[in-house]
Amino acid sequence: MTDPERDAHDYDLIVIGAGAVGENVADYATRRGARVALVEAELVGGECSYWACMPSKALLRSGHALRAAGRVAGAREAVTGAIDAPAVLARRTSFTSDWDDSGQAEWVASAGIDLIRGHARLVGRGLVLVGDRTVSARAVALATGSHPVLPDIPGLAAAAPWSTREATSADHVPARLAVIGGGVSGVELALAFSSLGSSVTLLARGGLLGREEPFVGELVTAAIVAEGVDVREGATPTRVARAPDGVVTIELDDGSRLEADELLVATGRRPALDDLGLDAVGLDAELAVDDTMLVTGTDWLYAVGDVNGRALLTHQGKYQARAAGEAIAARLKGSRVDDAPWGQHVATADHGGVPRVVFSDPEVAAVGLTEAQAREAGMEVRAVEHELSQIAGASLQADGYAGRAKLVVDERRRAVVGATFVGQDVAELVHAATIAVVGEVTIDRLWHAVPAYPTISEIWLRLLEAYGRPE
Ligand SMILES: Cc1cc2nc3c(=O)[nH]c(=O)nc-3n(C[C@H](O)[C@H](O)[C@H](O)COP(=O)(O)OP(=O)(O)OC[C@H]3O[C@@H](n4cnc5c(N)ncnc54)[C@H](O)[C@@H]3O)c2cc1C
Ligand SMILES: NC(=O)c1ccc[n+]([C@@H]2O[C@H](COP(=O)([O-])OP(=O)(O)OC[C@H]3O[C@@H](n4cnc5c(N)ncnc54)[C@H](O)[C@@H]3O)[C@@H](O)[C@H]2O)c1
Repeated sequence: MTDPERDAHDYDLIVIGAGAVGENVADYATRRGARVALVEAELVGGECSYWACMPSKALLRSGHALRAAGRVAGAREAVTGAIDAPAVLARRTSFTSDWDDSGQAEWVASAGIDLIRGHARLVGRGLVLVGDRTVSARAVALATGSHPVLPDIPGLAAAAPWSTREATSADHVPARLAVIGGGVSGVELALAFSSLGSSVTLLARGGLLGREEPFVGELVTAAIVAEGVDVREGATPTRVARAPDGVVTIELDDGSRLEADELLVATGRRPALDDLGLDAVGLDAELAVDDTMLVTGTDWLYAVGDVNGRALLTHQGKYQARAAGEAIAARLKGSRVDDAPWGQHVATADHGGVPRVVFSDPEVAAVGLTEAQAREAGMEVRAVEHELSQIAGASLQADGYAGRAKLVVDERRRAVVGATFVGQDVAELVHAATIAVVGEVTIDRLWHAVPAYPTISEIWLRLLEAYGRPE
């Protein structure tokens, strides 16, 4: 870095928030020669490591393994006991390192990044206040994540409901758990606690997983209902109260009441922009970013990961972080920024190539646009679907395998713009689909991508056959 401004600042870059995203912004900028400080108010590693992805997947995995064994004759007979909930909770705790971030802090130091612990606030251009210390840098990246949204339901806040944090870090399995919210967190945690022995009621104001293809919600609902989750679609809570004995009562708009020992609220998240001092730098709480994650109206402030609201997923935030970290370093050096679509310094895939997996049973794995989204985007769309039960690899995987897949094709380009798979063990199918979408692979070329027999990937061939060969 040869810029004469450099010596006037403590750092080249200050990253606020050391979640998975902030860590990656800091790492990628450091590797390109920037002097970087990373500020963290809670645990280095953020939500994903301690209260989201890792613990929730650990809570789900044992139930998945047990059910998978139960679906294969010969193995089924060997699985005779019930799930060991304390062992599952202990395994979950091992994945969170018992909420101790010393391992991640060591990694930060080993990467050559300065860790500053405390709550950070902007107090001017490139000026960050942490405790009573003001640190300066030529660029600042916000990677502060998101907060859960608490709906405005009378009595809800006073009833001390669980957020996803309390659910993923729970030290016991409540006998009765009510869940508000039929999105990804609600579905995953309802199934996790049902598998661990809770009697679970899931209150969804619409259908489950409503942002995905319509068959996703239908198949997942049928499966979790069969597992014992009481799914109440169209149910809107109107009042909540917790009695002195701890029992929570939820009144619903149809006049019915529900009692539970804990209530989990999983009704979405909003960017964590509070108490960040945005007003001190002339910004309000509605940030927009370009594809290098530069905040609109500034030439020094970036917003990366959940905080920019583009895609609330760890992998997509880390993808943004790789682009932004290098873009920041390039700008500081005065080097060329490759910000054309699909360039080194942009997160183009955010716009139509986001992969997502819901770790329910059946799993949901999807990438790109749903058919409805592709039509809304003005594409000339053709979509094909096929049952996964008819795939040899799937029927070998589990007796009575059930699932479905769909491809969405932009007919003008004959390119795949979306794919969705629902079924046991389909999560690993999504990366092939991501490559097809991001690579804009045509349907004609896909005929030459031969799936191995007998794998679940043979669904690709059946989808192509459903689409048809050129005349
Ligand atoms: C229950 C649940 C399960 C999930 N499962 C998955 C999954 O399986 N796969 C997936 O891809 N995504 C999953 N997600 C989403 C994923 O957790 C987020 O997308 C990811 O954590 C975002 O990373 P981030 O670094 O942007 O934010 P965070 O992980 O929230 O990190 C932000 C960090 O900034 C710190 N911070 C905030 N403000 C300040 C400040 N002013 N000063 C200093 N530090 C500050 C916070 O303490 C925090 O450590 C899940 C989310 C939930 C709720
Ligand atoms: N496997 C994964 O990758 C994974 C798992 C969990 C969470 N996440 C991420 O975390 C984000 C947040 O998850 P989430 O499930 O909280 O949000 P979400 O946006 O996925 O779902 C929220 C749900 O709550 C419902 N809702 C909103 N307000 C409500 C109200 N007042 N009453 C009743 N229902 C209401 C919505 O209709 C929606 O179904 C997701 O967008 C996702 O990106 C990812």
